[in-house]
Amino acid sequence: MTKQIILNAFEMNSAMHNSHGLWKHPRSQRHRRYKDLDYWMDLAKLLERGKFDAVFLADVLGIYDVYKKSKDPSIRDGLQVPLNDPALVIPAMASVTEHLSFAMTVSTTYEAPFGNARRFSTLDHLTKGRVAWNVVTSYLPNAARNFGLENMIKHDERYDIADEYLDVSYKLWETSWEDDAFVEDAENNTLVDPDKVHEINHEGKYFSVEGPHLSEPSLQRTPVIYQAGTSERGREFASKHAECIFVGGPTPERIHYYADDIRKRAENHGRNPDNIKIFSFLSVIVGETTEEAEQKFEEYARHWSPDAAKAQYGASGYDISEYEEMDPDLPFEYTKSTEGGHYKAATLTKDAPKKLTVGEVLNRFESPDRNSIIVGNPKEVADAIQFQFEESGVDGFNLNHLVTPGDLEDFVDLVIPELQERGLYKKDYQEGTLREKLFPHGESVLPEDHPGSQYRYSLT
Ligand SMILES: Cc1cc2nc3c(=O)[nH]c(=O)nc-3n(C[C@H](O)[C@H](O)[C@H](O)COP(=O)(O)O)c2cc1C
Repeated sequence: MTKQIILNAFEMNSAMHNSHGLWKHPRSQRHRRYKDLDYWMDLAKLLERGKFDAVFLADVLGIYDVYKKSKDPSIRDGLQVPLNDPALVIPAMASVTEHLSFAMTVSTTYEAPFGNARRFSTLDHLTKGRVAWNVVTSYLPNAARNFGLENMIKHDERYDIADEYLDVSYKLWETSWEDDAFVEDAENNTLVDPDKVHEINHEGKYFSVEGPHLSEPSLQRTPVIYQAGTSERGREFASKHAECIFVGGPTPERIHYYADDIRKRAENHGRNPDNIKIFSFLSVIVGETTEEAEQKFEEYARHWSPDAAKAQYGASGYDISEYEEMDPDLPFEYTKSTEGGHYKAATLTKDAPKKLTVGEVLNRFESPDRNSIIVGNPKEVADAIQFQFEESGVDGFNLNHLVTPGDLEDFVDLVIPELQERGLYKKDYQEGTLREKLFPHGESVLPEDHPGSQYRYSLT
């Protein structure tokens, strides 16, 4: 059978995610409705109608304030603020769907592993195994200050913490409770057999957790692990722990390079690369006709906010306003290193298809990047998606949307049937948990070659 595209809808429990300034568009509903359960339930039903695999809920724990060294541009434009807790909308979405899964972002730098493990177990129970964890180490300096730190923990050390965090989590999910601990034995007055519930007694460099885990095992035990590290250290972490990995890059070749690198690293960790799915970013503006789609793009461009785009670029740790007074013909380069995320920083330098000048870089923020958005009628969009899918060697995409929910409705109604007709996209869901849907030959729990499975029942 032809390999089929896996699709996540890229979302955030926020007034605005990646669509800078587009809350002003007359069709935008999210900035008013994201606070309503109805909005999330309608969205979930729409995505399930489009046979989406998952809704991916991004999250941050602070405000972007690197650009102009101020929070004002982000707040003014609603750049990922106001922002609510992603976990709390999942049960509502799960209640109106049967197959759609939920990938939720949680930071290993700021949230304690014991509470996090319980939250994921709870969600995995309530959704019947439809939950994934997007593990992030967080790139915002304001987040550090929100959690009592004067400065951000260094980039690579954040991943060292994350490594230990995952070990603690595996112990809670995989070791702490045996499968048959919940005995419900009225004769012997025993609901849960104490011999089958274990403390984990983790004592490490960063965490100390006695246990046992408070939740009984859920269908997946460990939620499906997502990750999006781009740096050397990030890819090393991803290839060890993650089952779904996002790679960014401006060209299919660059994405292919990262995908191959991650699969190779996974093999070095003793993992079968087939047990990893790789995703890249997808942004689409579709119309019934090419002209309609082009008109939409023009309309979107009119509402665009360059300031919000520049503020979001602060995730790299670089303040793009420092370049605004420079000679635009100078080559664009960074003069210092930062503790921010490497993904955004790399897009303008080592991942860019050609060396850029300061002027070219500044110009990129002025309008939606036409090179990274597919604009066209359903057939043209499907052609472009097929090209990216085949050339970049990825397994699927994280679909961004600029005007919500309109862009998603158009995608479901116009593009999905075209992809289905080409055999590139499923017509029906697989049964089972998210892990079983993603890896139909495997089980609901972590596969044997995953480092987390070594913790199963083997107290050390
Ligand atoms: C598709 C995608 C989604 C991401 N979602 C989040 C998120 O929700 N929250 C967050 O703090 N970081 C998010 N990131 C950033 C990554 O976790 C990571 O920090 C970034 O890619 C830089 O990689 P590095 O940490 O290896 O430098 C995302 C990245 C990508 C590519």
